[in-house]
Amino acid sequence: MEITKVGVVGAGQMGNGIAHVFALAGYDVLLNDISQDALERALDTVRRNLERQIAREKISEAEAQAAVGRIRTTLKLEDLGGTDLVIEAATEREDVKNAIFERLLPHLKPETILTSNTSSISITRLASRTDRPEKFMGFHFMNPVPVMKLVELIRGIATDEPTFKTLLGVVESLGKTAASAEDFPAFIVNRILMPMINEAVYTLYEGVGSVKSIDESMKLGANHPMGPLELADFIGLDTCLAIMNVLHDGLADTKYRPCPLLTKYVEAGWLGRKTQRGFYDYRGETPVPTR
Ligand SMILES: CC(=O)CC(=O)SCCNC(=O)CCNC(=O)[C@H](O)C(C)(C)COP(=O)(O)OP(=O)(O)OC[C@H]1O[C@@H](n2cnc3c(N)ncnc32)[C@H](O)[C@@H]1OP(=O)(O)O
Ligand SMILES: NC(=O)C1=CN([C@@H]2O[C@H](COP(=O)(O)OP(=O)(O)OC[C@H]3O[C@@H](n4cnc5c(N)ncnc54)[C@H](OP(=O)(O)O)[C@@H]3O)[C@@H](O)[C@H]2O)C=CC1
Repeated sequence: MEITKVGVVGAGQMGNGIAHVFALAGYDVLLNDISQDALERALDTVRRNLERQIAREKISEAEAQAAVGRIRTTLKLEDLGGTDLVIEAATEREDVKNAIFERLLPHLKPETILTSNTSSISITRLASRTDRPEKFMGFHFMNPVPVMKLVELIRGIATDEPTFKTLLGVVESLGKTAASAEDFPAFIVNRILMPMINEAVYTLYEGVGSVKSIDESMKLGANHPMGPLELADFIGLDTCLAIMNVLHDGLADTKYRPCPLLTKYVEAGWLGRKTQRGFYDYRGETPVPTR
């Protein structure tokens, strides 16, 4: 099936990045959110990141302008009715995602492929609540989307081969690399990455190291581009906690127990960069560790 029009639900950090890469690859993008503010912030971010790519001579001014011209925004979910592919990238909560699908489905063409950018939630379970489990897939981009090469493709139990092949082609058209993962909690990347981040929070909680020493140790000692606590702030502590809970509940193993300190930060509303405070405080000129 030919994909030309793409709908993106949720205009947070992932939604804006997904809109960015699809528009740059020539797709028409319709970006939806429940908040007009989020839509405006998303467009600003896309413009800023395109500028960055122009400055680094990755793209031309004309390509950037054309990409911005291909992104439209809407507060109305029903406007996504004419799209060929929908990527849901709203908050990592199963009830939120199910409610979006329920409201969206009556407006979609029967052949439209429906996907979720979920970091962890069962694709089979999400698909089972829709009218098209065979045309439903996990379509997992990495953050920051314009930079990261990988897209995880997760088939639910009912996903058909044409849907999988179509998405493989789409990933290729974006200049990215697909990795196929089976549908188990948190798939591949987060099954491995998130317990490491959670362990870094335990290391902080137990006083083994400070925020600064933990991050520096992993940057300089293991060559990670970001320390695990800096990365947790970048991903969003609410998202990290949601993923740990899916691992803990889905695999029923205490090794996935979310660190109580991670829970405390989320309860405080200190969600990382997106709220300007997490393991670092971002309100000043340079980030300052909060522990
Ligand atoms: C939670 C999930 O479900 C799954 C996930 O996504 S897990 C998170 C996965 N992501 C990671 O692990 C990211 C780890 N961090 C990194 O790789 C790096 O720190 C980083 C790429 C984010 C930034 O790298 P950096 O060297 O500190 O910054 P900087 O030099 O400014 O940027 C590096 C490049 O990325 C580009 N870039 C950075 N952020 C960008 C953005 N948001 N949009 C476009 N380009 C961007 C820069 O222009 C630069 O490009 P070139 O190399 O082509 O010149
Ligand atoms: N952060 C990351 O590094 C990665 C995240 N993901 C996944 O991508 C998804 C989005 O994450 P991320 O972008 O970080 O989250 P953000 O919190 O940055 O953005 C989520 C956006 O969805 C909006 N939203 C909430 N409910 C609805 C709704 N009913 N309809 C439309 N929009 C809605 C939120 O609006 P409001 O703010 O008003 O609530 C917000 O703008 C999650 O499933 C996450 O697990 C995948 C890969 C990496």
